[in-house]
Amino acid sequence: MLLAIDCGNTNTVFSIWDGEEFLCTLRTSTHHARTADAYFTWYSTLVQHYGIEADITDVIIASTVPRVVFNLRIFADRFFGCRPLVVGKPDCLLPVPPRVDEGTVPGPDRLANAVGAFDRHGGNVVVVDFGTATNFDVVAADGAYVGGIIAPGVNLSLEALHQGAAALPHIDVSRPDKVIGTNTVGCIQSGVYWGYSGLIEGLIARIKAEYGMPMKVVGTGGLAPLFDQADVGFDAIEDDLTMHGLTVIHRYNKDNGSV
Ligand SMILES: Nc1ncnc2c1ncn2[C@@H]1O[C@H](COP(=O)(O)OP(=O)(O)OP(=O)(O)O)[C@@H](O)[C@H]1O
Ligand SMILES: CC(C)(CO)[C@@H](O)C(=O)NCCC(=O)O
Ligand SMILES: [K+]
Repeated sequence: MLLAIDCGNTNTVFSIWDGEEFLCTLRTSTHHARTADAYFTWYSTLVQHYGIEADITDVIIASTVPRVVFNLRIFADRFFGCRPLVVGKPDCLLPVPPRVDEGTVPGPDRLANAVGAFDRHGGNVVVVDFGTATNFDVVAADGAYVGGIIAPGVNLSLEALHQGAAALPHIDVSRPDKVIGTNTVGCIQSGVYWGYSGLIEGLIARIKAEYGMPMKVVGTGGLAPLFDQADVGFDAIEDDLTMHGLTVIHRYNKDNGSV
């Protein structure tokens, strides 16, 4: 069985893939100082709690935080006796190499999204991923990741407003019915929700115009369903897209003898 690990700047997600389906998805906050033993304590407690029979033989990691990879490598070696595949490292093959400016290191989460989206939808796709950042990942006709857009994430924007303006409280994003807020919270909610909806809609339109060919738009990440309620232009919402991409990359490396 495969353990797929997606480390974002905010959260780290583990999913167990049995070859046909994900048996579970476990989430913890990302901390570079977490040790291999701490990962295992957390992981084994939850696996036991859910009554999952997991026989992990392989591990794949996509990490946007380079420092966490060190302890995750020890975790894979110590508890599962395997050398993990790390997306973005030279020994982890991708079905199609990215086409970006020389010297650019695309986020491993974006590479996994591109592979996952191509596997499910074919090429000419844009993935909109709501995480710490909101990133738009463009996938060409042949499945190559060819760049996109990085915008500040929704929760980062809310946090920045709270940090930078003494009288503004911290709030959670939600969809206000009205655009014109009549109280402070309503005003912030409108700015972030309707502001972000405009950003997403506008950027999708500009990407499509520049790309010049019809494209599918796939939303992923925790806040995708919330923004779908504003009809921003998603053709599909898939919350497991990054993880799906990791399983496809793992299979590709198995088939091509690199693991
Ligand atoms: N209404 C909401 N308001 C604020 N946050 C929300 C809301 N609904 C979901 N979320 C957040 O979405 C997150 C899940 O999103 P996702 O895993 O895609 O990104 P992330 O873990 O925050 O970012 P990263 O992957 O960059 O670490 C949850 O941690 C949750 O806090
Ligand atoms: C944009 C984020 C932060 C999104 O998780 C991540 O993919 C990242 O750190 N990327 C590196 C830069 C790039 O993708 O071009
Ligand atoms: K993510």
